[in-house]
Amino acid sequence: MEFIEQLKLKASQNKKRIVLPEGLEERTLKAADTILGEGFSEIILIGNTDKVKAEATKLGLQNIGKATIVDPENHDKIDAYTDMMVEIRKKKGLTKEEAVKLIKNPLFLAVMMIKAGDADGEVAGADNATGDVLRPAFQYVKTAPGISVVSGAFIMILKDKEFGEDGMMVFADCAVHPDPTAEELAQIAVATGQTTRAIAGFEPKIAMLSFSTKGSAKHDMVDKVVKATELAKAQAPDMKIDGELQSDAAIIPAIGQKKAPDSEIAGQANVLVFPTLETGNIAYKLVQRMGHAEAIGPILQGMAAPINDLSRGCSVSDIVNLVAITANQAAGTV
Ligand SMILES: CC(C)(COP(=O)(O)OP(=O)(O)OC[C@H]1O[C@@H](n2cnc3c(N)ncnc32)[C@H](O)[C@@H]1OP(=O)(O)O)[C@@H](O)C(=O)NCCC(=O)NCCS
Ligand SMILES: CC(=O)OP(=O)(O)O
Repeated sequence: MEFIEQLKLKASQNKKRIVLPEGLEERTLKAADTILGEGFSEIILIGNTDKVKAEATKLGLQNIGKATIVDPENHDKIDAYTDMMVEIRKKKGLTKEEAVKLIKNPLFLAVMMIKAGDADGEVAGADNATGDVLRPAFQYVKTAPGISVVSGAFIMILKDKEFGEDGMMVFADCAVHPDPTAEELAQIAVATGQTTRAIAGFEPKIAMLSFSTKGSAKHDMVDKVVKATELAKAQAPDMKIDGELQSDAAIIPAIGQKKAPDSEIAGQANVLVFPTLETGNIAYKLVQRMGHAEAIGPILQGMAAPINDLSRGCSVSDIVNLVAITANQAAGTV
């Protein structure tokens, strides 16, 4: 976890304002307390001020007094934010009345704070399903230039150091886009390579996963991964990408050698790109739970601002770690 300590150090040198919309959620409050104690980021909690303070006292937290608390029911910028919402969504027919209702939802308030420059990044999802975290972000913050598909990567810290980069691997998409086309899968692969370089801090060796290795099975689903591999290689000629590979061929050298002897990725992969969200989400949770790995993320790839999601099964340290990543994204230091 040395890389997280380095990220915290970098974040503390240029502190950013990270908004946590689930300000009454116990793990979120405990994480906020830890972050404020360590001092690597400013924290904005959304929730009724009295309730947030009472909850913090009940939990015996010492540092919540250093957070800014924003009450969604009583906020002096609500008029400005709802005007912005109507402007952004006018083609979709959003009325001021609807915006006034939406802004009371902390997940909408958080993205509008970012849009208005009142917060630098967001972490949410300890209490809300991913779709509910993503929708406000997609609608108001939107994607980064040139990106049509957002995806979610996990940095996996494995117990077994023989895999990946001394036990560190990156998995995607595990969070966002249920059934990508070949073009979208290629975009996800390249984005995951960039996340790997910027945040995990190692050179990606990307395996495009399938149930087939180099033509061992014939199916439309295999063809999609073959095409995505070609497209991703063309889009990022400086990245090592290969497919289609089965997961054993991707990570076990002897099997990689047997099934794909000419591949420079087989048996060496440190980044796994899954063909669908179904496979990616199931795989990361099994590795996390049965393999006792740490799963940091999902780090959203391709948003126009640093907004990251959590699993509802996250721990306090998962939230702290994701805030450290988000704060660095906001500072432009990753
Ligand atoms: C991402 C998700 C929330 C989109 O929600 P949806 O209800 O299908 O919403 P829509 O298709 O109406 O899209 C809403 C907006 O998001 C945009 N959008 C949807 N998916 C997107 C993606 N992957 N990348 C970029 N933009 C996306 C749409 O273009 C649309 O924009 P618009 O309103 O400005 O036109 C949905 O695909 C989802 O629930 N994914 C699975 C999340 C999940 O449960 N993951 C497992 C746990 S981590
Ligand atoms: C990322 C993810 O799977 O989130 P959740 O567990 O909340 O559905």
